Amino acid sequence: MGIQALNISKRFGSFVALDDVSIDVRSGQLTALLGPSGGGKSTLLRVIAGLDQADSGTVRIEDQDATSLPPQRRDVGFVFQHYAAFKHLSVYRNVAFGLEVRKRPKAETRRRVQELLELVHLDQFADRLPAQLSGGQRQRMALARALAAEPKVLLLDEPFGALDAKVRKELRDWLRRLHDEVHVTTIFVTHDQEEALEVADELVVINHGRVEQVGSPNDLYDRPANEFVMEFLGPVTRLGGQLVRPHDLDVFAEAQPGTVPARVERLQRIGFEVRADARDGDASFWLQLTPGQVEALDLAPGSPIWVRPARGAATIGAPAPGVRSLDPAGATSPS
Ligand SMILES: Nc1ncnc2c1ncn2[C@@H]1O[C@H](COP(=O)(O)OP(=O)(O)OP(=O)(O)O)[C@@H](O)[C@H]1O
Repeated sequence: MGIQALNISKRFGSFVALDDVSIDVRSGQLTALLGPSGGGKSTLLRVIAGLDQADSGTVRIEDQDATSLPPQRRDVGFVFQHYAAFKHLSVYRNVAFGLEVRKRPKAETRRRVQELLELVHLDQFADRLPAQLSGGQRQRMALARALAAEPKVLLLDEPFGALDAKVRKELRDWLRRLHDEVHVTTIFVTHDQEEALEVADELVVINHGRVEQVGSPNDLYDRPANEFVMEFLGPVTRLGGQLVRPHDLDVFAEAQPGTVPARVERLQRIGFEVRADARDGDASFWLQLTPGQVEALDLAPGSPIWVRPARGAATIGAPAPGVRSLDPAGATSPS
């Protein structure tokens, strides 16, 4: 059940857009395809939708082999970043369109469109034209339209990509709630890690046409498989050879076991956090601290500090030689 794309490869000329990609999306889940621009997310979504043909591999949608089915027979609803509405039709008629084409009974169509407009909170705008809606309202109309034909799966390609940050945030909360109500198996393409972490049940990180890692938002954040995933999901810094998150560092005013000696170079207050730039010999790194920590440690530019990854912190790479076994007596002073 759900969606399986198995061993999908796709080239455009000599360029490999997808290189033996396999994903398995469980029924009823909201899965985000996350990755940098050009990584292959949209191509994979289009192959699943049937809008592009893969060079090799198979696509199964809810237990049916869809590999050679045309898009209209795959039972998928699709929403793009720039949604092409029928400009001359009302919101109501835009949503009803798919049902009218399928010649559903009038009363059923009316009931279903009404239900959908309520679901996407556009019932009071049924008579407006698309041009009389805001960008966020238009994307909600697009979702209602995609849901109208009761697709087995919803494929969303950066549906909120063209909207401003505040509206995006509202719509992603709304999408999460909508998904909790309707439970349609959904794949959502985004290059925004915060959006993916907030909305999805599962993330598939795609880069250079390959799957880097699959897992829940917490799995990927806490146990990234490699440097790419770790960097893509949130800020990182490098301490003594290890990649670590800048808020996952313990800081001391004296040497402690396993610490790297360093010196504060700059402190910058940004809202509720303090960004501290520090230098450990030739290497620079930064820490995300609270104003309380800065005060308790009495930090100022030039202060010596001793730093180590906090217990349970996600790290990649080995600590610099000697750092792990360092005891306070053997600690060197920061240079
Ligand atoms: N029709 C095409 N012809 C040639 N190259 C293409 C075509 N479609 C996509 N590509 C290339 O394939 C790669 C993957 O594109 P794709 O749109 O899947 O990436 P993406 O991860 O969705 O990126 P974005 O977030 O920018 O949409 C890109 O380098 C792109 O230039």
